[in-house]
Amino acid sequence: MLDIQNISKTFEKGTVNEHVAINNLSLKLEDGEFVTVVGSNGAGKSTLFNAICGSFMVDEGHIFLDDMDITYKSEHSRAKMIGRVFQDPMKGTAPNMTIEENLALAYTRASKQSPFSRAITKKKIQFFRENLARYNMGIEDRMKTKIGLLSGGQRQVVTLLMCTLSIPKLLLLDEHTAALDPATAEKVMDITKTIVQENNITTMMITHNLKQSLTTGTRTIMLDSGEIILDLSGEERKNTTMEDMIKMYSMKKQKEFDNDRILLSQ
Ligand SMILES: Nc1ncnc2c1ncn2[C@@H]1O[C@H](COP(=O)(O)OP(=O)(O)OP(=O)(O)O)[C@@H](O)[C@H]1O
Repeated sequence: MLDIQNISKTFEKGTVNEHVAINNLSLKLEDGEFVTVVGSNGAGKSTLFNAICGSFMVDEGHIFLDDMDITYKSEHSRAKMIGRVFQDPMKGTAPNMTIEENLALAYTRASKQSPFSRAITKKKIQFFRENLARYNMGIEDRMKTKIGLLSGGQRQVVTLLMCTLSIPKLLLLDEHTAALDPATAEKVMDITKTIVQENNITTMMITHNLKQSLTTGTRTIMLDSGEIILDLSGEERKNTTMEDMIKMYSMKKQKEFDNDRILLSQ
């Protein structure tokens, strides 16, 4: 499904600030896998997502999605196949447009409907409303509210729906619950799991919560200096604790795991 072959990315090449953010990284995901991504500060997690989405072209290597070589495809054309939810609830939506306008726009774009069918029909509104009502966030009765007026949690749920009403080939969750209060974060996480499982969506999720990285999804990878240094799944993953992961890191890298945010989120 996703096949990343030996990609590398160096920022500010040839300057004193030259930095290798992704270093000859390869990763293969099967259909329906849900991979959590952890790593120390600056490990390259967001850069990996940016490379997959086409925010920049990689310097070397290739990226395939369902056997299609997307390495040189624009970010815009990849967005039709890849959904992404960011940490910042302000990202990914048009704050001055209403909930139904945002949903209609995303749905039309992803489901490859003709621009002439952008019209927000009663049928579409009913479809959006039914989907929102399932998640008990009190959004379904506010379809004509500007999305910028919603709470962070409500916005993340709308963004999740915008990315998944038309099922993407790949869903990237970039710490999408990190800016929410703990109770809301848990609720949004539960909704995320429901959407992913019901639709069998191949998913990657960056998290700073080591426990969550082991208990959510089917596989955990740890990045460091732009390389995958741990890749856990099946029984091995089941038998691994947070402490084991930190120990494995220290043994491999001969240094302490450097991430304040992770230590705070036991
Ligand atoms: N556009 C850019 N220009 C220059 N350097 C960049 C750019 N994007 C990322 N980097 C650098 O690449 C490295 C990896 O950054 P990245 O944001 O991917 O880390 P991360 O693992 O997501 O970290 P964090 O958990 O702290 O968000 C960092 O050293 C960062 O400063």
